[in-house]
Amino acid sequence: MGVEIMEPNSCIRGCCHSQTIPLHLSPSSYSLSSPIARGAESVVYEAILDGKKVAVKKPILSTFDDLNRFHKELQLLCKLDHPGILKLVAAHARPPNYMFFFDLYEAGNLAQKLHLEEWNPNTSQAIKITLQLAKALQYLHNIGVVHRDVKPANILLNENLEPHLADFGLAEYKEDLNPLSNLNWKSSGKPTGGFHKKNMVGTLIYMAPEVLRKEIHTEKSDVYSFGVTINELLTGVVPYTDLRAEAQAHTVLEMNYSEQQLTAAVVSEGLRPALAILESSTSLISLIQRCWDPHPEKRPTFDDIVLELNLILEHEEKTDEIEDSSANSAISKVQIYQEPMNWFKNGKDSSDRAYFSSENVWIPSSDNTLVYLPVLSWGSFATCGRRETMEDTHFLIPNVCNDNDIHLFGIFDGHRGAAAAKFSAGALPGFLQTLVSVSSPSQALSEAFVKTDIAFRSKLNSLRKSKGVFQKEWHPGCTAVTALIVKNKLFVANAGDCRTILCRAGNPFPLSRDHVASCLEERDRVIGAGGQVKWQIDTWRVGPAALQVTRSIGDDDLKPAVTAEPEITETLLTAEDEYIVMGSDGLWDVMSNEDVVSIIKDTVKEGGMCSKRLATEAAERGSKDNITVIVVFLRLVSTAERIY
Ligand SMILES: Nc1ncnc2c1ncn2[C@@H]1O[C@H](COP(=O)(O)OP(=O)(O)OP(=O)(O)O)[C@@H](O)[C@H]1O
Ligand SMILES: [Mn+2]
Ligand SMILES: [Mn+2]
Repeated sequence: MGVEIMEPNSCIRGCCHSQTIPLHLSPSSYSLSSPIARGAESVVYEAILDGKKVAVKKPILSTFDDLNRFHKELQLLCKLDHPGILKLVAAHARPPNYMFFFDLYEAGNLAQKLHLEEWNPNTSQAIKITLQLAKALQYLHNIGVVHRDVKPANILLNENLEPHLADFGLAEYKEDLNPLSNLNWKSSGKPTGGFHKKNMVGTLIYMAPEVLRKEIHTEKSDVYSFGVTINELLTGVVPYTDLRAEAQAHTVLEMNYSEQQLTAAVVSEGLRPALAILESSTSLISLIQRCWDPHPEKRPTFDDIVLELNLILEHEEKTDEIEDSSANSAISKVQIYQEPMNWFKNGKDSSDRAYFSSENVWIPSSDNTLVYLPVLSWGSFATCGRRETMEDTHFLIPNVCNDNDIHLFGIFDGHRGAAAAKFSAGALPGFLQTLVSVSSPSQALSEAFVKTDIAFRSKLNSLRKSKGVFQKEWHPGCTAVTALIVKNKLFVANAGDCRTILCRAGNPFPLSRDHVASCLEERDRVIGAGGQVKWQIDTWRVGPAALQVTRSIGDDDLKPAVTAEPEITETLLTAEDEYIVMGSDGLWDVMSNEDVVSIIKDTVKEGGMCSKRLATEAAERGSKDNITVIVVFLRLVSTAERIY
């Protein structure tokens, strides 16, 4: 087949040779059509070569260095011959045209396949791709070449979805990789090896810690990138962008890492992407973890990896026969932890079962004293904002225990998943009601928080014991603020960084204190209770989970230091009191107490509308979090004010 080889078959410099691949072509033998991709360093076209569809990569050659690199890449491509590596079919290596001709891989690259087409490979497809790639890298390493740019965008798929490692623009022979090359990396504006800044950013998330530290890049750095890539194949999630219950991935989002901070976290804090959860193949998961070990010497070689993957594949094929899992996609096997549970119902069930009597010590029946009585109206608004998932919950419960003078409002802001927030919204009102006959309102609130926390953690524990899918390392939590109005008294209980303010005579007064590690008193309390507080990235954070809040329901990896015990304020309401505003930190992150009061001033005096206006304004101001707002008016709002 094919294009004739014109002797001498070499590049213009005479440094690239091949017995089988033509290195210069007559202009009539090919024609370029539409571009497929425009990289930082090249444009890739679909083309016809000798009647056959091919892909043409035309590097952008603007400097002498670029030309050198073209020749280097060509020399290498001429040598490569492996079914898992993209196949060079021809080249043109003479001025004015420098081009690589490759087999055309019709299904595009793996990044497009996963993220544009949202392809969910089933487990056996995923393992086959993994094995084929591992074999390609094994081959490459065995001939002494390090790829240095392993990532889904550089893996091309043919129509049978078989992977082919591509893009040798950064590849080097092992012996040419010495620590000296770092000097170039640091000193020149455009580092060697074609690391444009743009290119670097896209690739950063696949880079091993030693590469990010600008130390030497070895075969083991390819192993790391391979690990991150395979995890992406299994999860379908671009590293560090997801919102799953994984502790660290969650914190990345809350912390809003910049590229630099992400680098720092990967290098010094051992941050890694949220790990895939494959019920059926835990050995594959363990392999990924070993591939991205911080210490290169502890990572397996591709010889080891190929051996191990062969075993995994064998095992998978056996279980496939038994289970006939043909319909099961990898995604359906990937258990998102909280998914199968109705946490709200669970919370409700675990608190409602308790007995409560009609007797009420909060408002004794003998209490006929004439006190000021607020006139209540309320509303709420909740939005997930820029987040993809909603982890806030809230409730509005007027007439608690059928008493017209008792009302309860609450907001829960979940982290590391929504489980704790959902459970608490279900459980806390129930627990509180059982305490109406025995404790004072403050006492009851405090106990209700603690009971909710204990009930949630024990539920979680029993699930961990009974079902394998509930991962040991999963520690969901939530912050909580509740406002309890008993006649003319307002009790606000808070654990965490939700906040409640009271507007009295036109001025805001906070009724809760934010429990965050940047607060000295809270920091001391946490340390006193045996917790660890560290300055990380940009602020003080608690424990390995790097939690910013110091009180919460759940978070059982951080108990007892991160306590569920709330702080409680008690306020006697008078005619001067206009309304309270409760909000999750998504509101308060971008708005001061004064801002809130001034926005409500020119909004229709209706709870729901005020809440919505505040949440919308917070989103516009750039809040990156879920936002929940409750507004409770405490006196009759005049019609004029309402219509205003
Ligand atoms: N043979 C091919 N068949 C199909 N698509 C291809 C082929 N070669 C390259 N592509 C497409 O072009 C893209 C860029 O190719 P390649 O990575 O080789 O170029 P690059 O300029 O080095 O890119 P980068 O910006 O990643 O450095 C690939 O991700 C792929 O989508
Ligand atoms: Mn590429
Ligand atoms: Mn490249």
